[in-house]
Order: sequence, then C-alpha cells, then structure tokens
Amino acid sequence: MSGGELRDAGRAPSPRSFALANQRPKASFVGCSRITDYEILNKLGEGTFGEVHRARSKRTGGMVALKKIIMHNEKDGFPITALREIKLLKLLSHKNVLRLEDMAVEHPPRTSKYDKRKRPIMYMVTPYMDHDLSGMLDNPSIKISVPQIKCYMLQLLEGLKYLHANRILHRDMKAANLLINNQGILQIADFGLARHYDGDTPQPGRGGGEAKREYTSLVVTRWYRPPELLMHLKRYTTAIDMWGVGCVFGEMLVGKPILAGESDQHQLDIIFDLCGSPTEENMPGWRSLPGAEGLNLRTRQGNLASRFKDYGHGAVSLLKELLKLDWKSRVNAIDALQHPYFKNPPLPANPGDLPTFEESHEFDRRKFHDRRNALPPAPKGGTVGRGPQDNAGNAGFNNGDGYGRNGVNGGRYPRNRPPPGDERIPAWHRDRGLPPRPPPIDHTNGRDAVGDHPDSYRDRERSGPPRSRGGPPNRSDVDTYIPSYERDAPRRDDRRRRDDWDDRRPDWDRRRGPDYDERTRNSRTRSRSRSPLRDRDVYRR
Ligand SMILES: Nc1ncnc2c1ncn2[C@@H]1O[C@H](COP(=O)(O)OP(=O)(O)OP(=O)(O)O)[C@@H](O)[C@H]1O
Repeated sequence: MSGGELRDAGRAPSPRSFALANQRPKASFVGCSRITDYEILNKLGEGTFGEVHRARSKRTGGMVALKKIIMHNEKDGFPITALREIKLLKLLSHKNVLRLEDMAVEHPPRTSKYDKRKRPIMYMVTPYMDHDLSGMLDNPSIKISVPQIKCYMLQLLEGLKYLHANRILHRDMKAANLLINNQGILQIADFGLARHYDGDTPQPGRGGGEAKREYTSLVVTRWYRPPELLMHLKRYTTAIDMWGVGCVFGEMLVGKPILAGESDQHQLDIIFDLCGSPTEENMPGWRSLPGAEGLNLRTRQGNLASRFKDYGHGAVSLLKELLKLDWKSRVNAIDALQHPYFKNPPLPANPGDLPTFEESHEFDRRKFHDRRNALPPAPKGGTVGRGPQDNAGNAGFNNGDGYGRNGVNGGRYPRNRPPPGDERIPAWHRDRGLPPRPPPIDHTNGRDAVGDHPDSYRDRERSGPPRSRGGPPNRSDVDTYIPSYERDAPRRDDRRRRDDWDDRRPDWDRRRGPDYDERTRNSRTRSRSRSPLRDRDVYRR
C-alpha cells in the first residue's frame, strides 16, 4: 500500500498492520553488510544513541554515514528503540526523508569464549549528507540567503507533510536532525524518537486535528519543545513537530537557536516572552494542563513581530503560524506550504541552483570548543592539535588559528564583525552570545521543574542527585537540560552525550585511546548505567 493509500485508509492501522502494509519490496534488501565492506573515514557526529562516521563503500565507492548502535546495557540486547528506528526508516520513502541503505555488522574479536561482552556491533548505513543544518549555521564560510532558507523550509515541510500523512510523529525536530547535501537536498533524519500516530492525519485548514490517545510528553529536545509538551499534554498531535519547524525557521533567519531555555520552566518563560502569555483565547485549555498548575505568569504581549521585523512581514506571519501557542490551530505542513511567504519575492531557490559549501556537521563545533578548553591559546596562523587524529573529523573547517574562525566557545559565538555592505549578515557574524549559564541547581524549590514527571527523558542526564531506586523523583530530576559549560562544549540542545562506548568502540576507533568522554564515563557508577531510566525505550510511548 502506498503512502497515499495509507493516508486514505480512514481508521489508524495498528503498528503491525502499518508495517506489513508498508514493507519495501524484499529485493531492495540484500541482507547485512560487514563493516569491512566500508572504509571508515571521519567522525561526523555523536548523539545520545550512537556515533556517526563518514565512510566509503568499498563495493560502490559511494559515500555513506555509519551510525553505530550503542547498547547502553548489553544484557538487554539490541535496543528496541534502534529496532523501531530501523523499522520506520525501512518503511519510509521520500526525497526529504533520510533513506536507510543498508545495515552493517562488526564482529569484534573475542579474547576468550567466555567473553560475552564482545557482541556484534550494528551500524545503520545512510547516504552521506554534507551538512546538518546546525553545523551549517555554525560554519563561518556559509552564508545562507533568504531564497535558500525558503528552499530548505519547503523541503522540510514536504518531508513532514509526508511523515504526518503516513501517521508518523517525528518528535525530535531540530536543526541537527536536518541533513543537507551539496545538491541542495534537505532530509529529515534521526527517527530515534519517532513513533506511529493513532490520530487523524492533518487536513487543510484544520491545524493538527485532534489526538485520539495519550503518548508520553517526554519527547523533543528542549529548545524545540512546544509549550503544550512543556506543560505535559499527553494527547498531542502532529502539531508538536510544527512547533519545531517554527524554531528551526527562526534559527535559520537569525543564525542561532531562538529559544535556548536553561530549564523547562525557563523554556516556557522565554516562549511566553516571544509569543505572549497564555490565555483562554490564544491557548484554549492551557489551564487544565498538568504543567500549568502553580505557574505564576506575568502578563506579556509577546515580542515576535518586533524581534523578527527585519525579516519582513511574510516571515513574521509564517513564524506566528508555526509558533502558535494553541496546538489545535497551529498551522499544519499542508497549509504552511501554501503560505504567501513562499510565493512572494525573493522566491525560493531551486535546490540544484544553490551554491555548494564545505562540509559542516554539528560535531565540528563541539570539537573546536573542546580544543579551546584543552589547549593554551594558539598564535594566529599556527596549527593546534592533539595529534594527527585530531584532524580527522574536521575537514575544511579550520582556518588555521587553531580554534576555527568562529573563535569563542565553538562555532556559534564569533568574535568577528561583519564586513561592511554584506547584504545579509551571515550567521557567524551576528551577535549571538552564549546562552546564559544555568543557575546552580536549587534542590529545595524545584525551580527547574514544572511538574512531577513520573518518568524521564530519553536517557538524558539529570541535573540533580541521582534518583533513588524505586523512590519518588527528586524535583531536580524532572528537568531535562544539562548544558555542560565547564569542560564540554555547549550543546545546542538538551541531549546528553552517550556514556558508554568503551568496550563497544570498534577496533579502528579504540586505537585513538581514551578521551574525555571515556574518563568521565569511567567515573560513573555501575548502578546508574543499569537504571531503567537510562533506556529511552521506556519513553517511546
Ligand atoms: N547521513 C548522514 N550524513 C552526514 N551526517 C550525518 C548523517 N547522519 C547523521 N549525521 C550526523 O550525526 C549527527 C547525529 O546523528 P543522529 O541525530 O542520527 O544521531 P543520534 O544518536 O540520534 O543523535 P542525537 O542524540 O543528537 O539526536 C547528526 O546531527 C549529523 O551531524
């Protein structure tokens, strides 16, 4: 059954019948490759659940990305979340959705027959994409024009329209999960939090529609998380992804994340600064949301129009539609595609007409930040590094001053000012500044919490002391954002970094010796890594 047929099927099929109905032809899968079929090149990214490396297929010569599936707890076997991500990706086929090309397996050599830890490592193989949007916005040599923004937005909306029409919630919409290649094609990636949606598919003029059942509200990276999720709505709809599109759109316009909250409470606060405080008119039903309890709100009008006035009326109008507090009337992808913003000049560029750029991934920015912390300042024009391997993930990014041209705090926080007469100020020239440092955690007043989460996020680090087994969550546990400003790069989001890669690091990576992550990880307790809260599978509801 095609995506279109599925959409028209009326009643939501069960995940099983959806999977059966949407299977790709068997001939398109040819079993599993071996990791030795690929030549590993450099690291592109590392997320909560895997590291991503660039590689070349020895069979075809084509460039691919290999996403290693990390097993946080070996005894649990292959993570169900990864299985779901793979299953979903196998079903999907759209030019604006990342394609799963292959799976590759690595069999680490066992030291003895009792060495049960050396289980095979699995890799997801996807086509290599030259950039992720987050890395692209950090890249000092890339200027992104309005026609280009429109072009990316159209593709993002097309991809999301397809996903939503096929009843899939992405649930982690953010710039780092949007991949772009040098043919100007944008693809939605990272389906680690995605799931089948049981509600009706969006219809023109009808926003996100109504939800039919509850899901966990513990999804979406905080900076891109909509207000209804921050207030723990469980009967949410495809509109949660549309809020993320709004955040990404704003980010493309200004060159940095527009809603960089330091805690869930702060996130809501800055959302209300931008969009106005909630009322029964602009966010019907907000008062009955669990997270609204105890919220002490100042009345605010919202400053979206003034904050984005430089980008024109059309941009402000589309942004307002996407960042509507009312999730029921928030624009859906079908309607957003028809917005006048895309019809008025300057018109969207064609993907093929976009200039090509040096590759840029989110990981590059963190690397610069790590270097800056680890090393004394380097003279301009010199080279700074920790060894030859340090250049591996850094292609085309270093301008020779040792930190990359972006300077302070990694790529997003530049020292330089724009050259005069630049028609559109590139992201790296704009005054972005660091997101404010998080205040010390106050374990007594629960400032960081908007409610009592019975469960936690997708394996995110907690800001407070570890939760006692079986006991009630600490107030600080419920918050979800732990930026590590001290030794680690400021991440653009609230995901924690993966914490157990040592014995699963493949041979070609193990040679590089311990790194900061490993040292940190080794100091962590065993019991913590055994905690069921660390498995995002429990949140995939
Ligand atoms: N096909 C690809 N081509 C190029 N880069 C890629 C590709 N897939 C992933 N990446 C890079 O790896 C990063 C992490 O990938 P992905 O989001 O799939 O992993 P994750 O473990 O789910 O990460 P996170 O926890 O941040 O969501 C991306 O932001 C991107 O920079």
